[in-house]
Amino acid sequence: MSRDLLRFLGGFTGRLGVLALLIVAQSSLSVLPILVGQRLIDEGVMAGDPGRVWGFGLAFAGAAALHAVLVFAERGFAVRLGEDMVLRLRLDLYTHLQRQSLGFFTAARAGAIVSRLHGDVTGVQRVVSSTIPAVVGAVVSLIVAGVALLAMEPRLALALGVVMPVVYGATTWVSRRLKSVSRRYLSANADLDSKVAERFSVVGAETASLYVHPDRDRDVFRHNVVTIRNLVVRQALLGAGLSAFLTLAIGMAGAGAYVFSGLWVISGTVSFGMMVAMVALLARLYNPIVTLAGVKVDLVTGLVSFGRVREILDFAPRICDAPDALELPRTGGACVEFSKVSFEYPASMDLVVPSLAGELAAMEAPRGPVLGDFSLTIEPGMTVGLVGPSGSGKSTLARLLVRSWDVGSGRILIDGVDLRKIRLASLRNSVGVVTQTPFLFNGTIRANLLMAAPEADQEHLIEACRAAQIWGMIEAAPDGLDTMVGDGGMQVSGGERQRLAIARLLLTDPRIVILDEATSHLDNATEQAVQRALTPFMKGRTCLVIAHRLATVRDAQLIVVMHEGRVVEQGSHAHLDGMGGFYARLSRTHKETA
Ligand SMILES: Nc1ncnc2c1ncn2[C@@H]1O[C@H](COP(=O)(O)OP(=O)(O)OP(=O)(O)O)[C@@H](O)[C@H]1O
Repeated sequence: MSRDLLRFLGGFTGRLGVLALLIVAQSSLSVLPILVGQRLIDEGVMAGDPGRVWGFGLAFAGAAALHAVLVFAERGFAVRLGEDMVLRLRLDLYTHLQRQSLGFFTAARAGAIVSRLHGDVTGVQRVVSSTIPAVVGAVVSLIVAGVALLAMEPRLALALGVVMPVVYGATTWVSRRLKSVSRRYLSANADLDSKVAERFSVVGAETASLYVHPDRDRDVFRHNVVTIRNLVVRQALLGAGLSAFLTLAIGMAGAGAYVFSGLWVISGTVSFGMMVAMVALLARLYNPIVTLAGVKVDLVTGLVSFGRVREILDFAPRICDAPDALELPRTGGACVEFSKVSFEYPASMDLVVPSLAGELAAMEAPRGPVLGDFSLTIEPGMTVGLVGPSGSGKSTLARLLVRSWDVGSGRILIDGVDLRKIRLASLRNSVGVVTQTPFLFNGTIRANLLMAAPEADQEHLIEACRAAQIWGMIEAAPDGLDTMVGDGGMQVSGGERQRLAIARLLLTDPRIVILDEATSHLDNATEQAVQRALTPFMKGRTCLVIAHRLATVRDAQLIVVMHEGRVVEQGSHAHLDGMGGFYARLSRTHKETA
């Protein structure tokens, strides 16, 4: 068993001990009726004593009843313990995933994560609640039945001596082959989960219906499920082959036992009751041996699952709190400084465990630098507009400011403190962001807003929605604030999603505000109304406004023009417009198309 699994089980030592005791008691008792039966035949039936037949008969029934009670206690205890372990693993995994940086999720396939949290964790549960009890039970039954058998007739040791090594060799051979099949099966399953999750998300379904031919789409799915079918069949055939072989080996040993014990009865060296007991005990060996063989197969699958869960738990988050990290003050505008910042997105394989990224990620070539020597200082309470062509690195800069990624070189400072020295929770409480493609969780508008401000009352929610120019739509909806937004917020329009994201921002109290194309989906009149509502909110806060529409940033105290990850121009609107450079050309194009 792997060292990691043993360490994990170590956390449940006490309860595992109780389980072991229950299993030992239950398995030991399973041979008691046989021994009582032997005495019933020899001392009751053969001696012609009905009283003893009744006596041993009652003892037999009592032993069977006690055995039944212990079977129930052991099963119930094992299932409860297994489920508690699943609970622990799921919580650990979830907590660990919460701490992973954005990069982890950009590189991991979402379905593959779900499959770890669900399928693999359940695999571990199976090991604990059924496989381990089965192993311990089988071993104890083997020992008890074996010892009882040998105590009755040592010559039968020969039969066991022949069967055991054969059983061991066969199970080892099969489990070695099974390990690789199990690993391939689990990864094919994760692959299927991620493809289905992506394909049947709202956006995936829409895109596929527009661009992907249904037959080609189905062929890809078919290829996946055929792979899974073949692996499952392979797994089952290996298990079935092993069972058949064991049945044969044990059947041969049974035949030998019948013949030899029969001959010993004829020669008078063994009583008839002993013969019946020996044959029954030998039959008792059959189940544990078959269980042990099958269990090895389950154990291998469970260990592979546990390894896949551990793999994520062992993957340290790329971005985390420094031991001496500081809290930022909660109020006042903040001074933000980008100092010679360079950045390149790391390859997927450096962001996540390879099995979560998928095979194609291994072939990914480096994409090259996105920001180079970027420097900018934003004084407390100042609003800076950031413009530039698509792909010039504007959103990347915003993500670096909330430490979704860490800079490659250079520093980003808030009030003179390097971001890497600030507690992540404190940093993210201090920065309010409306992203380019805002996301809403499936649920009600109210639930989405309360996520940002759990304490907000109805009045606050309405006030924020009014300011974000979304209250009209909410008020007109039959369910008002309890209107469902659908998966990813896809049951509301793009512009409504943006305004709900702005309302969510307005419910918080950040020192720094980032608006990344936050009003790009709105018509001019609505955008202006939202801008008017945002102006008092932005007052006194340090703001970074990213926009393609120059009107959105026109009033900013400073406008920075980016091109290929560098600052190419900066100044006020009037200054830049008069310079006749990049910004002026952009401004002219806007005027022409307006
Ligand atoms: N997670 C990522 N992994 C790898 N490359 C990325 C990632 N995100 C963005 N990029 C690349 O980084 C570059 C800058 O992207 P960014 O989103 O910062 O540009 P932008 O100026 O905000 O563009 P737009 O105006 O289109 O929103 C682009 O070339 C983009 O392809």
